[in-house]
Amino acid sequence: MDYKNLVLEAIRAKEGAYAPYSNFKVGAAVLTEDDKVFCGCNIENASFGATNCAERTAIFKAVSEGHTKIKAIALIGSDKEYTYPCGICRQVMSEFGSKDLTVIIVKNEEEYIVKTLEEILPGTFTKEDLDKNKEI
Ligand SMILES: O=c1ccn([C@H]2C[C@H](O)[C@@H](CO)O2)c(=O)[nH]1
Ligand SMILES: [Zn+2]
Repeated sequence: MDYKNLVLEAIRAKEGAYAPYSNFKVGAAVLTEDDKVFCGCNIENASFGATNCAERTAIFKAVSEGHTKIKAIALIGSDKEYTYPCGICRQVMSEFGSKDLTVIIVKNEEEYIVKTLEEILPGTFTKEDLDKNKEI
């Protein structure tokens, strides 16, 4: 699969970041199972805990439009170092992607690392854990 388009979309989405508190801008782009692309940026808040990461913005946009299965996500924070997704975003990825979900960690147009969700979130807690615990 060619990730170039998703990489470029994530870089473009970073421009929309609202990050007046951290000045750390992040962009993300999600590819859904039916080959649609949804982009997102981080959106901060004066009440810091209300901040939404770029990855979740992109995923929530896809889900809110009815696209609940994702097969790849690209993200870019710093263009000097690779920025990995935070723990909350990894957990949200696990809700809508399989363990084989492709996570593309972008530094720039030419430099990016391709991982699976399983590699960056081993031992994932999922709805199967809830089902297993249900009494019949
Ligand atoms: O993977 C990440 C890591 C951080 N952030 C945002 C949250 C906050 O706005 C800023 C600093 O943590 O970066 C993301 O959007 N995605
Ligand atoms: Zn996050």
